[in-house]
Amino acid sequence: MDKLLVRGGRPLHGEVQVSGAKNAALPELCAALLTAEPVTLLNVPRLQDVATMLKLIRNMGVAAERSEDGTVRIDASQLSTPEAPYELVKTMRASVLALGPLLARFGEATVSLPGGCAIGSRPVDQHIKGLQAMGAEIVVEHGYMIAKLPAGRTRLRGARITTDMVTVTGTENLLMAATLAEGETVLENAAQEPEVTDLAEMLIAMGAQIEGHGTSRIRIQGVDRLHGCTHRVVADRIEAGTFLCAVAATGGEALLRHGRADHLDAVIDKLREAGARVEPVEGGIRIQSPGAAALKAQGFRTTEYPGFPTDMQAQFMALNIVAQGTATVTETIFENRFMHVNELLRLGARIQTDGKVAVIEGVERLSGATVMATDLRASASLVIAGLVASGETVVDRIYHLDRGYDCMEAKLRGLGADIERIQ
Ligand SMILES: CC(=O)N[C@H]1[C@@H](OP(=O)(O)OP(=O)(O)OC[C@H]2O[C@@H](n3ccc(=O)[nH]c3=O)[C@H](O)[C@@H]2O)O[C@H](CO)[C@@H](O)[C@@H]1O
Ligand SMILES: C=C(OP(=O)(O)O)C(=O)O
Repeated sequence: MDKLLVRGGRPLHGEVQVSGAKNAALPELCAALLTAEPVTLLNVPRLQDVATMLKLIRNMGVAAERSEDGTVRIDASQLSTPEAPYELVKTMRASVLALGPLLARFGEATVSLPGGCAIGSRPVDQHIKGLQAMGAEIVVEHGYMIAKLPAGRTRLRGARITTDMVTVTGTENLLMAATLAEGETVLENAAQEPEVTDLAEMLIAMGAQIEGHGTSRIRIQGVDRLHGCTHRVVADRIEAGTFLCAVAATGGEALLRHGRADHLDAVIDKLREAGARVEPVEGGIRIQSPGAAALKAQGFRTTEYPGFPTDMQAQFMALNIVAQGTATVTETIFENRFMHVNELLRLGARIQTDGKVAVIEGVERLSGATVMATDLRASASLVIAGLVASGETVVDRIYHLDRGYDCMEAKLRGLGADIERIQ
C-alpha cells in the first residue's frame, strides 16, 4: 500500500497549477448520460474517483475515453444497462449521481445505496424523496434503489421540491433529473456550491433551461431532449484551499494558477485574519505567509457554501495546530469528521474534542511520526502537518488522498517540499 514520506521544515515557494474540481467532474460525467450525443469534458482531474466513475459508466455500455491532457469524451448513445452495482458504488459515494440522469432519460435505474463512509452516515433519503415527488416509483431492496416510472409514463414530471437540508449531490441529482422532466421543477433550499453552478452551466450548454443556479431556488423547465456539449470543469476550490493552508503553515509564498479566490472567500478571510497575505491576481491566487509561528489560530464553523467548507476543516486545523493562541472549530455538516485529530496528536498537536467541537491550542513545534490517513481531507491535513513537523512523517493509507488530489506530491515537490511516495 502506498505511503507518503515527508521530511518537514521547508517553506513552500513557487507556482502550482490548480486542477479541475473532483466535485464538479463527478456529477458532470453523470450529466453526459442525459444525452445520446457525444459530450467532451475538459480539465478533468486525474483522480481515482474519476477512474471509478469512468468504470461505472463504461459498465453501463457507455464509451468513455480520457486523454493525458485531461479531456474526457463520453458517448452514451449505446447505454444498455442503467445500473450502478455495489462493487463500484461502495468505493465512491458520488456514484449515486447516476440515479437522476438514468431515470430521466431511460425511465428506469438500479443504483446501489452508497452506505455510510468514514466521515458520517450520509443517507440519500432526500434524493429519493425528490425523485418520488417527480413521479418516480422507488423501492429499496437488497441494498439497491430500484427506480422506474409508473406504467404509461415516459417522463418524470416537474415538481416543487424543498429538501429537509441543503444537500449538494441531492441538488445535483434532482437538477439533472428535472432537465428532461415534463414541465417546471423548482428546487427550494438548493445547494449554492460553485460545483452545482458549474454543473448547471454544463446542462445549459446541453440545451437545458435552468435559472437561479448559485442561489437557494433553482427553476428548471424540462425539455424533450438534451444535446452534446463541450464543457470545461471549474477549478477545484478545495485543492486550492489545501495549497493555501500548506503555504501558510510552512511560511512560504506561492502563486496558485487557475485558483478561484471568488470561490474561497470564507477560507481566504480566515487566512487573512490569521496574518497571511492572500490576493486574487490575474489567472490565480497569490499567498505570502510570515510562517505559522507568526500566524494567529482562527476559529470557524463549517457550513454550506458560501460558509466555511467542511472539506477544508481538516486542512485549516493543520495550520491552527502550529499557530499562536487557541481556536475553536465546529463541524456542523458531518458527525464524524475529526478523525485526523488523533493522528495530529501523534505529531505533537494539542487538541481537545467534544462532539462537534474541537479546541486547538497552538504549539511551537511538531515532530514527525508515522500517521494513518482515514479519509480524503484528513489525509491532506496530515500531509500539511508533516510539511511543518521536524524530521520524517510517514502518511499511511494514502489511497484516500488519491481519490481526490491530482498528483499532490508532485505538485508539492514543485513548490520545494521534500516528499515522496513509498511502498
Ligand atoms: C461528491 C461531492 O460533491 N461531495 C461533497 C458533497 O457531499 P454530499 O452531497 O454527499 O453531502 P450533502 O451536501 O448531501 O450532505 C450534507 C448533509 O446532509 C445530510 N443528508 C444529505 C442527503 C440526504 O439525502 N440526506 C441527508 O441527511 C448528510 O448526511 C450531511 O449531513 O457535499 C459535502 C458537503 O459540502 C462535501 O463534503 C462533499 O465533498
Ligand atoms: C467528502 C468528500 O468527498 P465525497 O463526497 O466524494 O466522499 C470530499 O471531497 O472531501
